[in-house]
Amino acid sequence: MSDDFDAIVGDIDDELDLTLYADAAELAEEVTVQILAAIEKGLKLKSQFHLVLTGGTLGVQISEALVNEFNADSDGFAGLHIWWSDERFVPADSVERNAFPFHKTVTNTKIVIHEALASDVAKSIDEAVSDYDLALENVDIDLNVLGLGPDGHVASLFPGIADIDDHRKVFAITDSPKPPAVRVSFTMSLINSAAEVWIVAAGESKADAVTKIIEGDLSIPASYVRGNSHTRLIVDTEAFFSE
Ligand SMILES: O=C1O[C@H](COP(=O)(O)O)[C@@H](O)[C@H](O)[C@H]1O
Repeated sequence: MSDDFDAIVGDIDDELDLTLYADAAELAEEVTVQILAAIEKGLKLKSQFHLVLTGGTLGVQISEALVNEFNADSDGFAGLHIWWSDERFVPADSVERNAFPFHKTVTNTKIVIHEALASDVAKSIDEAVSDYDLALENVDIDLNVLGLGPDGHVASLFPGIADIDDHRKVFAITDSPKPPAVRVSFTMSLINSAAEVWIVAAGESKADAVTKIIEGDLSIPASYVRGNSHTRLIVDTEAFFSE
């Protein structure tokens, strides 16, 4: 195990900080604690902290754990703003919304939640994009926590489709290979504008994509992720050690 680890870690770009956890449960628990610590530190230094969350398997686990912590401290977290790096253009009450874990569950009123418009609220995906784009004006993202698809997608930047050089902040995708087809997503440019970006991945289905990130294989969007001051790849053993 350590030989494999050393061999792979030796190839990692200096700019990519790798953390390995035993399994998905440990990873979600530890990352939740680290997100809370980053928020606390950030809010001591300045009046606002902009946190970007993700959907998917780990994203939902982490979001649910964060909601519990936010509610447990109803007077805390003033100045915290929450965003999602992509959102599915489906009805507001759909469980497919990446923001779903925050729906009707957050009792802490200090936190500001910024969600892209849903399909039963906006007239069109273009309206959802321009609304989210406007909301993001003059926002400096402190921490963006990204999930990783088995195909190497992050947010809704899919291999072979995403324009990595798109310099807008957000865009519409109407032909997502992973359903639902219509989504609003951050561009790579906005992802990489964050001070910190953490990619989280657990399970063997993510192992190929994790290897590609580590090897700098630019065939997948995830390999282009580099935060302004710090980039982390946080994985469990199944996602790290491919067969
Ligand atoms: O569609 C999406 O997928 C990814 C990862 O999801 P997973 O279930 O394979 O972990 C997620 O990060 C992204 O935000 C989401 O919209």
